[in-house]
Amino acid sequence: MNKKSVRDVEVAGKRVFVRVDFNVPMENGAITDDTRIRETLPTIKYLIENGAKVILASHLGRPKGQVVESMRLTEAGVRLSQLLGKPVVKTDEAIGDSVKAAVAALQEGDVLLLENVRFYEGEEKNDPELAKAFAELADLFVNDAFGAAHRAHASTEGIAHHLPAVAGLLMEKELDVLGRALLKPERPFTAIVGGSKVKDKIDVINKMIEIADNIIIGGGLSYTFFKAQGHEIGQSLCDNSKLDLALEFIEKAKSLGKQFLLPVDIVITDEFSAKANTKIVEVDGIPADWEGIDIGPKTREIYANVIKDSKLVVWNGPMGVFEIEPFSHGTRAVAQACAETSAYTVIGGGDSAAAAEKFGLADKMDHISTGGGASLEFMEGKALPGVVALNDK
Ligand SMILES: Nc1ncnc2c1ncn2[C@@H]1O[C@H](COP(=O)(O)OP(=O)(O)O)[C@@H](O)[C@H]1O
Ligand SMILES: O=C(OP(=O)(O)O)[C@H](O)COP(=O)(O)O
Repeated sequence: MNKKSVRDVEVAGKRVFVRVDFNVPMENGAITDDTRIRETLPTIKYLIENGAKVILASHLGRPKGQVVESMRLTEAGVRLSQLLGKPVVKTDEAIGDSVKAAVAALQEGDVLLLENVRFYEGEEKNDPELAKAFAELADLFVNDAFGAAHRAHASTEGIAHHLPAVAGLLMEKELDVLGRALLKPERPFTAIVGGSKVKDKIDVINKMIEIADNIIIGGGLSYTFFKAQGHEIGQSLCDNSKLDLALEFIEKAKSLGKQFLLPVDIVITDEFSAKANTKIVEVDGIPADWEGIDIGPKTREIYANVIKDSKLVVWNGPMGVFEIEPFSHGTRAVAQACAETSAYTVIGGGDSAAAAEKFGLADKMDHISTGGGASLEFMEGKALPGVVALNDK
């Protein structure tokens, strides 16, 4: 990484504004997955142990510049305090006199958590005044919010123009692992791209055709390719505006000598529910009133073998509607193959990470990114504003 990290600067006695991504899933006011909080502990502990005064800031949800009671960071503060085994002071605002007073009271090694930065309109607008107000609280800015690094917001990007700005340890790890995988991939390198929307995955498929050896396609986006090839796809998901592009991708892969794998058989259903009828058919066997919902058993085997023979696997997007048990077998098979292969396996956050977690296979992966959108943009080769703004080494 060519950016400075928290290890490259003096932190003792300093007030350090740490942007974290505590945007954790919540149900009825309780945190249902605290991975993002746990993944930030190395940075927070490093700062505590090195005598910094730690000021944490995060967003939660999309409150659109308003105070939304259910989107307060109170629960995140409670969980963090449990995980650290020490008190975490939580303010009800992210700027203003109450915050200034709380910061002034900090001793070395203390931890303060500010309120949701998205309660302020200026956050998502990257308002320079808000960025300045955040910066005035601290002597150093540490960005550890990889999950929000693709956002140019006041607490992720703007603030970096007013303070020395360095990466946290999670940010550093994410950039190192994803960067190493993409810049100097071990081969054969297999990219698995699934999920529902072709539109969201175009750039990543395009990039992977260029850098990977095998491109495995699954999930709802397969059907745009099938339709482009002239198959009947019934009620399956399809982006009709991307049919030409789908054919171009297949041609591009061929001309570059890449293996571009589409499902050879699929699970179809007559209804989007666990009780629906299902059938396994070849790709040209979808009746007009049925829909493709998962990859079939032959495809699972082919994909598992490719994964097994790879040295690097990067996976983004489920193979089917894994949330519903009868349609989860394809995603489970790919997750299992990723767990068993000797290849280095990287999961690009989002639903694939949730699937690996659901199947109890998460700890068998080499790296699960804490960022869905951020890891996608990184894999597409886009610059992440939250990273660009940090100081170079
Ligand atoms: N064949 C399919 N038909 C409809 N939806 C699908 C299909 N395959 C996968 N999905 C859905 O795609 C969603 C994930 O898509 P997406 O957001 O693109 O992935 P990710 O979050 O991993 O980037 C899941 O909710 C899954 O149920
Ligand atoms: O959860 C997040 O994104 P992700 O679901 O794409 O990983 C990040 O916290 C960014 O949130 P945002 O997409 O509301 O800017």
